[in-house]
Amino acid sequence: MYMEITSEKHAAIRFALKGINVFKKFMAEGKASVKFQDAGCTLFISNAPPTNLVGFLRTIFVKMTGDKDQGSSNTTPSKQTMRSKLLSGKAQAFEEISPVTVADLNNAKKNIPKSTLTTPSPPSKKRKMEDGVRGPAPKKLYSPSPLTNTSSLNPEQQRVLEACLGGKNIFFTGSAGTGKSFLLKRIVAALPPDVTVATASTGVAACHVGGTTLHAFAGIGDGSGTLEHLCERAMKLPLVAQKWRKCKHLIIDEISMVDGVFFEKLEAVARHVRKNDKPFGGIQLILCGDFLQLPPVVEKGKTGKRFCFQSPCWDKCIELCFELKQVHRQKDSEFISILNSIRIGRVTKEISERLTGTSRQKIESDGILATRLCSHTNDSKMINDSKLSDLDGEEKIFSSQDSDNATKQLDMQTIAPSKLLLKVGAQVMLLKNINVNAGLVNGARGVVVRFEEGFPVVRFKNKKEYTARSERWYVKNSNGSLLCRRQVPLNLAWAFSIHKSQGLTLDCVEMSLSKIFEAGQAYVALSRAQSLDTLRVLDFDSRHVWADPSVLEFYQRFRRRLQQMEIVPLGRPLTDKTNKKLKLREILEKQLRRK
Ligand SMILES: Nc1ncnc2c1ncn2[C@@H]1O[C@H](COP(=O)(O)OP(=O)(O)OP(=O)(O)O)[C@@H](O)[C@H]1O
Ligand SMILES: [Mg+2]
Repeated sequence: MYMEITSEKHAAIRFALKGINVFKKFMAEGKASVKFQDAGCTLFISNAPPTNLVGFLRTIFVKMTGDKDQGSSNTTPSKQTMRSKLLSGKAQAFEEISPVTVADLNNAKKNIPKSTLTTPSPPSKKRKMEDGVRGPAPKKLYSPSPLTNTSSLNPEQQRVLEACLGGKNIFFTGSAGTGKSFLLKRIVAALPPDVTVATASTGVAACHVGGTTLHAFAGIGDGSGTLEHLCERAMKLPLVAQKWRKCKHLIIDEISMVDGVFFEKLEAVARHVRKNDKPFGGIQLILCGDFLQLPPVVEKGKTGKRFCFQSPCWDKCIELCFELKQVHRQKDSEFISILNSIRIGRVTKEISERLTGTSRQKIESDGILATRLCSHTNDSKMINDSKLSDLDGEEKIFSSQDSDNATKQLDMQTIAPSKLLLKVGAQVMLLKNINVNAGLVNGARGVVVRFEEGFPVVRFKNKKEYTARSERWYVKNSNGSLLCRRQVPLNLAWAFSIHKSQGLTLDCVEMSLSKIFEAGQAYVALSRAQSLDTLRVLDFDSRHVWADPSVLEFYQRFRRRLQQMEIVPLGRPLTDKTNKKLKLREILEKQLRRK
C-alpha cells in the first residue's frame, strides 16, 4: 500500500504506507500530518473539509489494520503474490485506489487492540465513571463517538448538503426541529475550514453550530451609520477587510433574527471590500432559519425592512431554496400537527383544549422540576435568583476561566455563564453534549445532588448521574483568533427566557404565555418541548399566538415558487441529470424574479 501525492507542478510522488505516524489532534480544524518514517518526510494537510479528512484517515487506518489479518505485520504494505495478480484478471500495471470494503472493516475490527480505538485525551479531561455513565473523553476517531450525534442525514437534508457543495447560494427553512442546525453543522464540516465562516444571529445559536455571531464576524458594529461610513470602517480595519476577502462560504443560522437593513448593508460592504460586484462580493451564502420563529429585535419606533427577505438584495443573493419537512425533535404526530398550526397563528378549539389540558399535568420526576420559559429575560433571572436563595445549604461559586480580557465577549457569545452559583437541590440544565448515547445532551434537565472534589454531581431526568467538570467553549475573535471559556457545563434552569431558548431542545418545560410580545414567540416556546407529556402550559389563550402577516405572505410566495420549481424528486442523489435540472430550476427562478 502506498500514498500517491500529485500536484500541478510536480510529478506524482509515492510513499509506502509503512511505519507511518499520524498526528490528528486538529482534525476538526481540517489539519493533520502523516510522517513517513522510512522516507524521512512528513505530509502536512491543512484546510481540508473535516468530514473528508476524517474519512481519509479512517481509510488509511482501516486498510492498514485490516491488512494484519493477511499475514503481514501491522505496518507492512500488503504484497500480492504473482499468482493472485495473474488470477485477478487485471493487467499487471493496473492500479486502483482501493476503497474500504466491509471485509476490510471486519478485519480491522478484529485486529485493533482496544487502546488504539481511542485517542488519548489530556489529563484534565479524564472523567470518572459513575453509574455506568461514561464521561465525555476520550474522543473516538474510528468508531462512532458517544459525544457526537452520528445519525445520518435524511434524503431532504442530504439534498441541501449536495446543493451547498455544488457552490450555490442557498436558503433552507423548515419548522422548528426539522434539523436545520443539525444539517448546518454537517455542511460546515464538509467545507474547507480556512475559507468557511459559520455564524448565527445570536450568541446561543452561534454556540450551537460552533461558530461566531454574525455581528462579530462582520466588523461593522451594529450597522448603524451610513453605508459609506461602514464601508470605510471595514476597509480601514485591516483584520476585518482581510476576513471578508478570505471568506468563500458564509453560513448564517437563525437568519430570521437578522435585521433586514443590517443584511442589506452587509451585502454592500462585502461587495465593496472584496471589490467584486457579484451579490455578497461573490461569497457563497448558506442561510437557514424559520421566519415564523422569533423576528429581529428592533429598537422601538424603528420602521422599515425588518426581515431579510424584505430587502431587495435577498432575491439577488439567493439562488436555491429548500424546505425541510420531517420533524425530528418531536415524535408524536398529534403534537407535531398542533405545532404546525400554532406556527402559522392558527388555533382551533381542539388545539386550545389540548394545550389547556396540560396545565395540571405532572411532568416532574425524581426532584427535577420543569423549566419555566419566560417571555422577559428579567423574569427568568428573578425566578432563578430567588429559588436559589430559598435553598438551604452552602452556596458554591464557579467562576469561568476566560482568555485575556474576553469575558464580556464570551458572555455574549457562549451559553456558559461567567459566574455560576450552585447549591445542593439547584435545578440545572446541561449546556453541552457530553454523551449523546447516555442522554447527556445540551438542554438535558437535572438537579444537583451533591458536590464531589469541589464539582457538582447532577442527577438527570433519565436517572443518570454525572460529575460536571470544566468544559471548554471556543469562539472566534474579530481578528480570527480563538477565545476560550472554561466553565462547568451547567446553568440554573428553574427559568429561561424564550429568546435564549430558541434553537434548543428541552426535556421538561412549562410556560406562561400571558406576557408574550412578539409574533412567533409562543411557537418558539412550545416547540422546545419534545412531547405533550413533558410540557405544561399554565395559561393558554389563543390571543397569545399570532404570526407576522408579512412572513405568512413570504412563505406563500416561497411555497408557490418551490411547487413550480420542484422538479428534483426527494431522496435521490444528485446525478448529472439532476444537476442539469437544478440549473434549469435556477434559470426558471431567475426568470420568475425578473417578472
Ligand atoms: N437526520 C437526523 N437524524 C436524527 N436526528 C436528527 C436529524 N436531524 C435532526 N435531528 C435531531 O433533531 C433535533 C432538532 O434538530 P435541530 O435543533 O437541528 O432543529 P432545528 O430545525 O434547527 O430547530 P429550531 O428551528 O428549533 O432551531 C436535534 O436533537 C437533532 O439532533
Ligand atoms: Mg436550529
